[in-house]
Amino acid sequence: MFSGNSVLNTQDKIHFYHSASTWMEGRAVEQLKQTAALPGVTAAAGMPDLHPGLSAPVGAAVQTEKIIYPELVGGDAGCGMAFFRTTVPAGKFKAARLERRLLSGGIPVPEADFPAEWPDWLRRELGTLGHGNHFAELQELAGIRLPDRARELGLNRRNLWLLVHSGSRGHGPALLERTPKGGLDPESEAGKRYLERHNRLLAWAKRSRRLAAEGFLSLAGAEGECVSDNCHNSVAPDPFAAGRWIHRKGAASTESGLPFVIAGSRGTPSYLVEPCGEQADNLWSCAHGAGRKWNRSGARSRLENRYDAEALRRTKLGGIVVCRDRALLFEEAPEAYKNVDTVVADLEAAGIVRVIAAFTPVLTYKSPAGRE
Ligand SMILES: Nc1nc2c(ncn2[C@@H]2O[C@H](COP(=O)(O)O)[C@@H](O)[C@H]2O)c(=O)[nH]1
Ligand SMILES: [Mn+2]
Repeated sequence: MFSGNSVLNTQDKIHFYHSASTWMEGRAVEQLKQTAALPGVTAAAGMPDLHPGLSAPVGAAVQTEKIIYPELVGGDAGCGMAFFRTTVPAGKFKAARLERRLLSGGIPVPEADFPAEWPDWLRRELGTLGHGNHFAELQELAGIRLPDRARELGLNRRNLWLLVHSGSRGHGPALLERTPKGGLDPESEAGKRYLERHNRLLAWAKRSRRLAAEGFLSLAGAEGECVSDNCHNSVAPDPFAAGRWIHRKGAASTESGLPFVIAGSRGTPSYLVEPCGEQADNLWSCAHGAGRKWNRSGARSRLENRYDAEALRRTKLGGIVVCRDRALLFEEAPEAYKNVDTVVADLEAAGIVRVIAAFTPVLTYKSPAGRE
């Protein structure tokens, strides 16, 4: 049952946003409880995509007072979803040609201005997508829930839309490695140094997503315009409570009130949503994806007997999957993720977002390890 805008309240400090319809692993709930018990934690929110992470769960927001925990942000600070209106015509889209180009050379990195204040080594990997669950996906508008908002945002079925999911590449783990373990006083030298580098990585990752989109679209002879970019791994001052900080690990920020995408999988819809209602209990945060149901090895062992790799290059929705990495085809199969429809329904029922429109995948590109 929903009470107010929270679903369960197993511990005073934590608000959970999943209903019984959404898959939830006990280990993820346990991890969030342990996180909430860390010194200085004042509140936490578990989204319906909550799933176990290395030490803290993914799909959560954690508020602290006078302390920050870089490990709660994790090794991919700045990771986010950027959504672009493109000039790729939906009707005349030549999937086979784009597939060939992606398979032969990957995404080209366009020439771009580089901020003079950034060190030269940050040029490395800028505009590249990264491995694993990072992707670039052409989508088509499949359904509109809020016609007025869709009109205002210029949503249409004439052209395809591009969703880019990527983060800070090798720079994120390097930052975490150089940072002292445990909590940091944000006013200390180490705290300030971390925050300065973290903030730069957030800007880097945003720029990188735009460049990746530009490079990807150049292979289709097209251009794009960013309509939404939302980072889901970060720590930032709580704008509504002085001295407090909000950590987001796999959680979109709703602070700006702007629309953002909740990604499903390569074989299910993704949803363009916007925040609504009271956002205090959910710490101005929301799910950004469906969340993993099975870990990578679990997905491989369950699916390798069920499908041959070639069958996974086409989805049930008719989308094309461009991926040269056989293991990744299984690890990232739609079945490895939770049901995005129940995830989004939970968030709507809790009154924290409303759905503007649904988009379905037409072509999903995942780059192999060691490339891009
Ligand atoms: N539309 C697509 N969504 C996908 C794909 N692979 C994963 N996903 C979703 O994105 C999030 C990313 O989670 P993160 O923790 O790595 O930031 C994940 O929860 C899935 O729901 C895809 O190929 N297409
Ligand atoms: Mn991510």
